[in-house]
Amino acid sequence: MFLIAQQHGFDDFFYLDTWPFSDPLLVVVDPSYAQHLTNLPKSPLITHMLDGLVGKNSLVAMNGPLWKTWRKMLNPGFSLTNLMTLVPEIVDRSIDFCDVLQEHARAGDLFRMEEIATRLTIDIIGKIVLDVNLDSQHGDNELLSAFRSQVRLCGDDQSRGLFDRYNPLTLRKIRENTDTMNEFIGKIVDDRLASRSAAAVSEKPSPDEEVKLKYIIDIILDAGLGEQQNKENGAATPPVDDKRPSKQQQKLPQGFRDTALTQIKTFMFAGHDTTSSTICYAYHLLHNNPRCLAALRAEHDQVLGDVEGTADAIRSNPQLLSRLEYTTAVVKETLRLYNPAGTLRVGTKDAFVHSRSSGHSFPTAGFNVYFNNFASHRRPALWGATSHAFVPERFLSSLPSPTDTTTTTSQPPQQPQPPPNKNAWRPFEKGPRRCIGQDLAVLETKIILALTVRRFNVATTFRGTDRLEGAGTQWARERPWDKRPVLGDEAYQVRIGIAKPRQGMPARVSMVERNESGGGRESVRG
Ligand code: HEM
Repeated sequence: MFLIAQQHGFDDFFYLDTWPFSDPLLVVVDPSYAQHLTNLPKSPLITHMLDGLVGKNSLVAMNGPLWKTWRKMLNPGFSLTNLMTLVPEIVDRSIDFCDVLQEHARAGDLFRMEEIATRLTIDIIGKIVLDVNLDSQHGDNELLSAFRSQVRLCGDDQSRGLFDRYNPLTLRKIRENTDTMNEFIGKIVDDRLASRSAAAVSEKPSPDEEVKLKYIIDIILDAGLGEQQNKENGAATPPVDDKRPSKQQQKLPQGFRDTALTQIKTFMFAGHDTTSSTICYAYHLLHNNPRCLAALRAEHDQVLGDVEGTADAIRSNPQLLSRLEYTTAVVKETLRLYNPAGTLRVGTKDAFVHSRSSGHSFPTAGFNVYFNNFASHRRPALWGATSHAFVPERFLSSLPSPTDTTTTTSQPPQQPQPPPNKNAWRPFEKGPRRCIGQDLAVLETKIILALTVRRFNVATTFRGTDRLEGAGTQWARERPWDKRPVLGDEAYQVRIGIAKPRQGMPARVSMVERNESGGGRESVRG
């Protein structure tokens, strides 16, 4: 769609009808139009796509008062204030990731970065949502296997034909995966409830319980128990405030429990591959832009101190992360160029797009509305001559001068054009439906970069990828006739549910060793 927009010069919006393959689309390229249409309801197509994956009533697909109630209930769990208390947990999972990288450095092998980054992000989201260590980085578990099989069966258009999609065996496997996920997560929820019942002996929360309230599972349980209490007291609407239940009330209403499991699965799905894709592209773009990698390392040296002490420094003072301005800019620029997720709205009779160029109004009714952020994020009119280049500096509060070279490389810094306005950067979308996990995604990517870029040289490469075939890992395959680079990049995005790095971003890694003299860095085997 980016190429259609580019080739035809559609830089505000256009209609696209691909009948009989999909419903007609209104494709929005200009962010100011997107901003205007963001309040439209979510498209029923999203419900259709998510039903198989996570079940009915996912937060991503809901509309109206039900969505509002759940969103209001869950917002505090994903607030930056709450997430900062979880930083040590994210650091612990990221240290496991460093161990995995170190093993690859020792072996000197070619591997798919997306595979190990996905296992890391599953472990992180598992901890934050369920307060469990899934330990996916050290091996498979039931949830992980069901989970990944479900993504492939419900979201991988590239390797499945129409027959495969409606094959009774496929449908049976989807049902089995759903049962496995529901049992696995349901047991964690029930056990948590039981342990809370056992602890509910005094009206005052124990210090331990106070700590537990930061996990999403506890926020959901509090709301569910509150709803149960309200039912018993005859109240009509579910409360979203924290209510401390008495011992006898420790049971979730069945309807609430079902929706809660759907939301938990939604977070597990939405919260892992989007972020793992971002991590892969950050490494890829840094590898291709040594000047930016050097600037990133320099910031980490300055703010976080010794490489060896980084984990402890972050654990004991998570606020250090807010001083990593260049790191934040790297994450934002990565998401500008390779944003992994999109969204769909559905048009309504009373919503029109008013074209600034023609002065005419165009209908939205009868169309799904797609915000093509990949195209808008790369428009020279918005991002300048460097719109296709990786230039994190555009997101710094003050742009460096052309002569400001913070690095030792000969690559000159490109003079960036700053974001044209606050609505132009929208990988998480904007407005009330914006991604609830936005702060978590940025925070965890920053932590992972902080713990890895000074220890490892990551070189993404497509040389020798054939040897990875049959390695038993799951990855985004390109169509056999689509092996050429897209926009000059071999690591283009392929959709499996969301847009993922082609071939799972093959990479090699080596250890970085700091020169005794002068703080330069050289590469060695682990
Ligand atoms: C780089 C990482 C991520 C990207 C690029 C991303 C992107 C998006 C986008 C584009 C939407 C649709 C917004 C709209 O329709 O207006 C969305 C919604 C959502 N995302 Fe994310 N996301 C990311 C990470 C996460 C994480 C870590 C979670 C963890 C919980 C998450 C959970 C959700 C949920 C639940 C929604 C639906 C929110 C609602 O409709 O109220 N996402 N995300």
